[in-house]
Amino acid sequence: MNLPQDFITRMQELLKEEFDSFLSGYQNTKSYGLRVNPLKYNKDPKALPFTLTPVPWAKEGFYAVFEEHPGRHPLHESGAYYIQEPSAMSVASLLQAEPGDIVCDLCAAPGGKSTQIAGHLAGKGMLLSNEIYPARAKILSQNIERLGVGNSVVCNESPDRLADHFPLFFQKIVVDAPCSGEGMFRKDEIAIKEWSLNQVQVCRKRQEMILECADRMLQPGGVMVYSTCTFAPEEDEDIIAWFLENHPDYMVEDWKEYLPDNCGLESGRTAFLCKEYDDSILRQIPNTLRLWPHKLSGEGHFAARLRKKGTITDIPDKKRQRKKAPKELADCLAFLNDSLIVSDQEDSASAGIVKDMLSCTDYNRFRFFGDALYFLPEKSFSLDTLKVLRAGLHLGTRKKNRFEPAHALAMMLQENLVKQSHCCTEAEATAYLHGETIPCDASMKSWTLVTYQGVSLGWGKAQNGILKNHYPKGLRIFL
Ligand SMILES: C[S@@+](CC[C@H](N)C(=O)[O-])C[C@H]1O[C@@H](n2cnc3c(N)ncnc32)[C@H](O)[C@@H]1O
Repeated sequence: MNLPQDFITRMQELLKEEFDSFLSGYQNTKSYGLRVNPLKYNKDPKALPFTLTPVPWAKEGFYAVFEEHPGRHPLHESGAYYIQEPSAMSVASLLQAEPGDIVCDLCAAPGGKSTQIAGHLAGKGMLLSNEIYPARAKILSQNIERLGVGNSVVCNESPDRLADHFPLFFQKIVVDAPCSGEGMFRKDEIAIKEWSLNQVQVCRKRQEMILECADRMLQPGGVMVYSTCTFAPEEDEDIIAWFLENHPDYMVEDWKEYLPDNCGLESGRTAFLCKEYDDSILRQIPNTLRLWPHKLSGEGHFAARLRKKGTITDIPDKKRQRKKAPKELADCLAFLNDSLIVSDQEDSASAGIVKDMLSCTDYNRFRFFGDALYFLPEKSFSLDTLKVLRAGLHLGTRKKNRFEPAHALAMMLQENLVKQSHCCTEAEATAYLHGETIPCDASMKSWTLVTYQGVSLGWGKAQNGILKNHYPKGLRIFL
């Protein structure tokens, strides 16, 4: 690996006697992991057909073996898990989103942190996942769908437009900032090519702008987690010191209150600061978190949990109630009532969403965007004027005289919440993901949830013992 000379010199100056150990880490194989998705997979992770070892700082995280190709398995397509670099799993663990929270993931594509946060929300509250680049926002939206997230809005906005739209709105915000990516060097040749000392400064300026926008959106009393996958102090400890200097209404909460401190996680270093700061700021820098690749198994990360002074307020639920279901919802509501089961025994995220949907008389939460119908999160806010890719749970599409259920709805559902499902063998699951028809019980008719090992893969339409394939063409793959 050809590391940039300026990077080597700088790391040598920063790490001093630790540098040799840091550098020799580049000879090791890159770390690789997956995170089980509690929204879709609630069995013992040991049942997954892979060699897994727990990641100490993420309860759903595991080291995996790249050569076993967990990314090319029907369970991956079902959203049972998400492939994620293990040190990146520390960020959502540090945020500690709880069911009911109103959360924003400001720089969210491709969706690693968002999908982990969605798991913690368990279908309650709201997650706004935003990405500035349209192509990346599309991938983010696909991952939100694959992982069966029903309470997420996906936007393609700049941080300042979002901040204008949502002043003091969110209770928790993640800023997983675009950075110089020094922690990506072992994974990604392009990160090495694009790196320069000047790039570090460019990233720092952009991060300052993004942090200012995040501050405008965070409620008093709220929590913001800032993170990067770089080692550059300008983008890590120093930007936190800069932020505290400009925002005395924030403090850094100690990562040790939230994550285990016996597994190689370390504190940020005051000695790395780029200029002098007040003692009140210096004292807080060791509360920030460092994951070093020579101290644990992970590519490296930095994170800080910032608390804004004040008290959290709840966002009111949507107000205007329409007593009668409007005509244009008739087909959709008939489909939902005929196909889904409300379960009081189940306390899963999907069971909660199904119950919420079928008992909802606030028909403003069912909203058409063109012919596409969405079930909006319950909290009251407007999406008008924003570029929205996903306005909550995509329920389906209005076609001539009929309603066609959406792939996103299937991905959110579990087999015990539908009246009709077909459980695939592995061969059938693979055939289904290719786009092929599969045989089914001759008594079955119409829309059928296709599942594999109890996890939903999509819709099929049953007729005469055959399931017509409704797996979206753009997602079809050859495993
Ligand atoms: C570190 S990545 C995010 C990774 C993501 N949080 C995850 O866990 O999958 C940073 C993201 O910020 C986006 N970005 C780039 N410039 C930006 C800007 N000016 N404002 C906001 N986001 C930006 C990038 O496109 C990228 O998707």
